[in-house]
Amino acid sequence: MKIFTADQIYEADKFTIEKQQISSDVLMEKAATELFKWIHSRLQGAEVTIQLFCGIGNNGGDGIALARHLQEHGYAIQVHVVNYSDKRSKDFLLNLERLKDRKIWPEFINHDSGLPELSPNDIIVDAIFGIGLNRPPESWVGDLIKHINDSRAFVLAVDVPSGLPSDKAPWNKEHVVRASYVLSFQVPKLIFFLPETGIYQNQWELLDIGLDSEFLGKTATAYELIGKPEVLPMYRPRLKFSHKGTYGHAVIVGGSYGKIGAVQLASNACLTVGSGLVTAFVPECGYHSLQTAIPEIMVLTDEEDNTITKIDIPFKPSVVGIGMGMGTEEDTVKAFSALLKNIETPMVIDADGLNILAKHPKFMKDVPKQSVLTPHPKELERLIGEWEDDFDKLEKAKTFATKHDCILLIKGAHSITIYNTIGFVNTTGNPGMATAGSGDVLTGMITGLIAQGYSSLNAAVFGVYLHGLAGDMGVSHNGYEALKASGIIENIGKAYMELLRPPEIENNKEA
Ligand SMILES: NC(=O)C1=CN([C@@H]2O[C@H](COP(=O)(O)OP(=O)(O)OC[C@H]3O[C@@H](n4cnc5c(N)ncnc54)[C@H](OP(=O)(O)O)[C@@H]3O)[C@@H](O)[C@H]2O)[C@H](O)CC1
Ligand SMILES: [K+]
Repeated sequence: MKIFTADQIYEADKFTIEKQQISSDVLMEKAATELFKWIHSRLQGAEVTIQLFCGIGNNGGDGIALARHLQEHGYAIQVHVVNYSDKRSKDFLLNLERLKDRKIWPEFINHDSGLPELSPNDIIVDAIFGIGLNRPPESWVGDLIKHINDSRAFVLAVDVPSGLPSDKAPWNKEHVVRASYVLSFQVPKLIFFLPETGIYQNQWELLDIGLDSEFLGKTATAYELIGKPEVLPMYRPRLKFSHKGTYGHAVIVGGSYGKIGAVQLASNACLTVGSGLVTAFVPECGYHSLQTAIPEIMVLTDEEDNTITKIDIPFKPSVVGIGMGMGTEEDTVKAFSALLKNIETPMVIDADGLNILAKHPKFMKDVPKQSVLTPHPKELERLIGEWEDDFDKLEKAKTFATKHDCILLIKGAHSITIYNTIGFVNTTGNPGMATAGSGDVLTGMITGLIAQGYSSLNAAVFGVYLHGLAGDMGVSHNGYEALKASGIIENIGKAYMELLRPPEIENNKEA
């Protein structure tokens, strides 16, 4: 599903209005009707006070129109107009008149008004600012937002949490509504997925307001949300007349004394995701434990006991996954650099592989094209330098990925795969996966997918989705805390089956 910018949403609005020959308030009415249906289906006329805070633009207009629907269905409402500007929008004014026609008189809040009384039992509708916010809210509006946040009431935000700009970090963290739930119109917004801005909502959901599907379909976007419909076409089915050679020979390089487990996890994940053959390359000290732990893999060892000093691979691998638990000893750096110079197949580079690249930027020119780099935030910072905010981070990541023709997978709650100028935002995974070795498993999985013939980009996007799904399946019977990296591997098979489960079976199960 595409992620549109605010400007693109305004264009979609305009296009829809022209093509469908409707007036703009039809879209606002559709938005308000969908908001009402969502609320009504859950509240079923409950005797709760709904406090609506409405700005003076179209986000406020949505709130005012919603108030009318709620009142018509007997809900107890209190409408507050947050009067932050005299430039009231046409459709806001239209809906204000409609409200007044029904003898509902909102309270107007100005810079010198007191703060309204709120109870934790109220439901608050936040329709102060939408995607039109373009400068810091004045301090009295910020104080009102803080008052809403302090109320401990359930806060339902219309379109986006008020105070959150769509293309930069908020000016003041206290002056952003912390929404219990966001009902957003038609398309997901990038702010829902970034660490700095995603914290302002607990949950979000999309409401279809009928924006033109032709426009949405043909418009190219810089970000795409990756769910089941997006990854399913990437899946490469196993062929009947195939053999282990069909699915490639992956090599996993890493480990040092006390950190052989990282290689074990990556190799096991690589094999479990479907690589035909897997060879692990480790310091001598890792030989016995690896051979014992995973009989299905082959093991090559360095001449040295405790660290990697010379990486000798006596065959042409399909792909090399490298870096986990490897350390950054001088000899290891030399061995890594020598491998980069000799290798032609794409690599998946993680952990100490990334740390070495960050310390020796000139090595980047030897990294094979179409390699996948999988940094967590700290490793990313070492690679691309500091950033101003999450939006700047993504721009810098795009510049880096384009310059080096690589795929940059930024790990996080919503991992984002960057390739050229596009970012693919993952939707699977959970906080239980923030655990030792989870990254090693991901590196192994992506390596195993490339070995089987997935393109590097598809391997990254598909791999991160499947990794998250396996984690989700793991916590479904174990809980967040008890999920271990090996538990993610154990659930890779179930994740594949979940991904491939036809929708009919889903329906039957529900019936
Ligand atoms: N296609 C859709 O998704 C639809 C969405 N709808 C809703 O419309 C809003 C966007 O409405 P808009 O009027 O463009 O913007 P806002 O309501 O967010 O803001 C109103 C105006 O406020 C001004 N502004 C911006 N920042 C500040 C500030 N800090 N202090 C004071 N005023 C501010 C700005 O105008 P200026 O000319 O003064 O710059 C804004 O325009 C969307 O989020 C949905 O809720 C439609 O209802 C249906 C279609
Ligand atoms: K809002």
